[in-house]
Amino acid sequence: MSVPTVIIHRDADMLAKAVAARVIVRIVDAQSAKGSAHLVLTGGSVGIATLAEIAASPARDAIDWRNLDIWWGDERFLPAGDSERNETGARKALLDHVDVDPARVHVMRGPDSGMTAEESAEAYAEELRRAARPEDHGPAPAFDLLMLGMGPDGHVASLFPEHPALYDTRPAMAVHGSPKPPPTRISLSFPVIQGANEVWVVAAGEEKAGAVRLALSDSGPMQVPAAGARGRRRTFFLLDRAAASKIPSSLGRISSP
Ligand SMILES: O=C1O[C@H](COP(=O)(O)O)[C@@H](O)[C@H](O)[C@H]1O
Repeated sequence: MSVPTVIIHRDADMLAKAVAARVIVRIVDAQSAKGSAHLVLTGGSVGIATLAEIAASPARDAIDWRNLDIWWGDERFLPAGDSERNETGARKALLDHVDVDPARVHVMRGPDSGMTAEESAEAYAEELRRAARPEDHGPAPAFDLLMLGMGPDGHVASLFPEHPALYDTRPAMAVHGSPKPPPTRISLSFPVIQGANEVWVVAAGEEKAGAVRLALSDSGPMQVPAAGARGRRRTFFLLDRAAASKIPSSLGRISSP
């Protein structure tokens, strides 16, 4: 697993713009090398703001959207179109504005599919297994980029502190009793997150500062799930100044004046 690199931008707005630029370059690079790429989206405030900035960037057309597989790190188990679904936010902010191949947009299905949360999670796990190639060395693609938001409690995807889902080794699982509404969710598991080539944790706001500090210290991922958010080849913590305000200055590189 890689050691995190911390990059700090002046505020949430600049953070979303800078991460959007970075995402475009990362996907273009991956597609240039292999022809296609796998991108995992996150919900949450900065996650969705980043997608809106990608949509607003003229450079978005450098991405070959038809040759991009889009996945989610987690989803709230709600019907399609519900405004609280991460998918709904992503479609509104970005996916409705670019030429994605619908067959390559891999949504975690909600109760309107007729499935229980367990069945939906297993269907997602199966979709991940089918997409994995031998060179991925695991039950899911080694994603080119997996983005994660982070809660003030240090949760990433729908992996919450001290929750049994943290120990789950299936590619995706149902999460019940989430402390943040809604209570039922679907999440990728730690082994799949840590199998991604690049993991980027994106967080803004003072309320995240304590969790950011712990995620970059020796905390265990069971207490602070973001401490387990590490990619195989590269890990970024992309923060605004408020979210970075409790980490030692030696850890962070300021990139926006
Ligand atoms: O519930 C969730 O929360 C986190 C963080 O959201 P934020 O609004 O505090 O940035 C998000 O990353 C996750 O995908 C989502 O389901």
